[in-house]
Formats: sequence, structure tokens, C-alpha cells
Amino acid sequence: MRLIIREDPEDVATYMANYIKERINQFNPTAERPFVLGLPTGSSPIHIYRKLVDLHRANELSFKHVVTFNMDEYVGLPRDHPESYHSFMWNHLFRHVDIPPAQVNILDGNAEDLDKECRRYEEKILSYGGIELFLGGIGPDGHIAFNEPGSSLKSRTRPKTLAYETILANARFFGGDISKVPNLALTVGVGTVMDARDVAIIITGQHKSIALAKCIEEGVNHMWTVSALQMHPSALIVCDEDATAELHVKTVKYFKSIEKVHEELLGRENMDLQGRVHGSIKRHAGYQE
Ligand SMILES: N[C@@H]1[C@@H](O)[C@H](O)[C@@H](COP(=O)(O)O)O[C@@H]1O
Repeated sequence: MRLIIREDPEDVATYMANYIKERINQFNPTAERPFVLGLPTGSSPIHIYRKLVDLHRANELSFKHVVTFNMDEYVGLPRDHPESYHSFMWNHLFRHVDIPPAQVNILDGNAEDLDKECRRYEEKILSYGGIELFLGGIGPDGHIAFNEPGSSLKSRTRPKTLAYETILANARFFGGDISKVPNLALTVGVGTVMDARDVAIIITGQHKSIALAKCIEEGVNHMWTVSALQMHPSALIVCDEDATAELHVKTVKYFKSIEKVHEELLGRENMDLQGRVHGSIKRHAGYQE
């Protein structure tokens, strides 16, 4: 696993947006061979989406041959509700880029048969040959997508009841009224995320520092589902300084020194070209996480 530490959420978003851009452009997607990208919602990815839109406007990134699968959606919230994840994604990303609507996949939280909808989603991911890059965030309880504590680390897409902590955390999007937050969601499973060729997770803020420490320094544990990343062959976490509050100083120093070594290996000074650097190290130095 790689841990990249940046000063603040803005720098984290810059890193991640460049990483995504480089991954897509290196893949050189076509209609026959699209780039399959898993996407999250939440406040953390908003900065990333803004930067992806900027990159698109600067003609540095196209979504024409990108197929997306979102991580989750609330159950029972109308699709056009301002807090549905459908609305979120269209408002923050899709309507501002050149992605054909037919290439956008978001779980239908209003499907008549929720289990069937989840099976359909898994099958559709498989029909594209799986997800190339899954971008994600975490909740303060270490959940990835809506895989709350205690979720099976082999779970697949399914309906999931939300933990009280998550409902509390998300109440800010519903005028602070917890009674308005849906208590059920459809979510990809931990296993669905782990099947992606690459997983990149963004973790910012001191309120997520315990989750980051559990994920990096302790064992794989279903109570902190993001810790399943330890079993992934190509996992990347990008966090800000605040999120490192609960890490040992030696852990922080270790990951910072590893990044420096990578930089020196490539003889590059500008580590804001992270995506390219990451890809190059993999190609030229036989690098494995
Ligand atoms: N289901 C989503 C998660 O996928 C997301 O990672 C989390 C964190 O959101 P934020 O970035 O707002 O802290 O929010 C929700 O619970």
C-alpha cells in the first residue's frame, strides 16, 4: 500500500485529480476498450471533481470513453432529490464533462427489487471486464462506500442499513435533521472494490485520523472496512496532514521517505505529476505496493 501525505485537502485533490487524469490518458481508452472508473460521493471528492472538470475544460482530459460506476445510493430518496447521489454526481461532475449519459452507472435506490438491482449492477461491472480504478473516500468509522463496521470483507453489492454514526455524519446534508437521512442504502461491497485493478482512497480531516491509523497500522478488520486495502495488490491512500494525527511519527516519516525515494528514482522534482510518476515507477522499476 502507498500512503501519500499532502498539506491540506486542496493539495490532496490536486494530487488525486492528476493521478486520475494520468491513469485515464495512459490507458488511452477507446469505444471498444473504455476506461472503467469507480466513483464516490461525499464532501471530500468535491474538490477532485472540480479539478477534473478544470482539466476537461483545459482539453487535458476526456470522459468520452470512460464508463463510471458509482459506489452507492440511498434507498427511497427520489432520484432528483438534491441529496441523492444521482443529483450529486450530475451536479458536481457529469454535466460538466463529455461523458455520454449511457456510460454513467448509479445504483437505483428506488428499484422495486433491490436485490435484483444489486445483482444487475455486479453483472454490468463484470460485462466491462471489471473496474480499472476505484476512487473512494471513507466515513469517520472507516467505512468504504457504505460498508459499515462489521460488513463482510468479501461482500458484494447489496442493500445495507446505515450505522448511526454515518447517519449523524450525513445529517449535515439534510439540514442537520437526522430523521431526514435515509437509513438504508445500496452499496457496492468491500469485495467489489477490492476486485478493481487499482484502488485510490482519499482521507482528509482529523475526524478520520483514527480510521486512517486503523487502516495503516493495525490488522485487517471488518470493524474498519477500509483496512481491507491491506490485501489489495495496488492500493493508494492520499491523505492530508490532519488525517495523520493518530499515526505514529515513524509511520509518517516512513511513507514520506518512500515517496522521496520514488522521486529520486525518477530524477523528478515536481511530484505534482504523481499519476505519471506512479505509472513510471511501476513500468520502469518493477515497483509493487
Ligand atoms: N457513502 C459515502 C462514502 O462513500 C463517503 O466516503 C463518505 C465520506 O464522506 P465525506 O467525504 O463527506 O466525509 O460519505 C458517505 O458515507
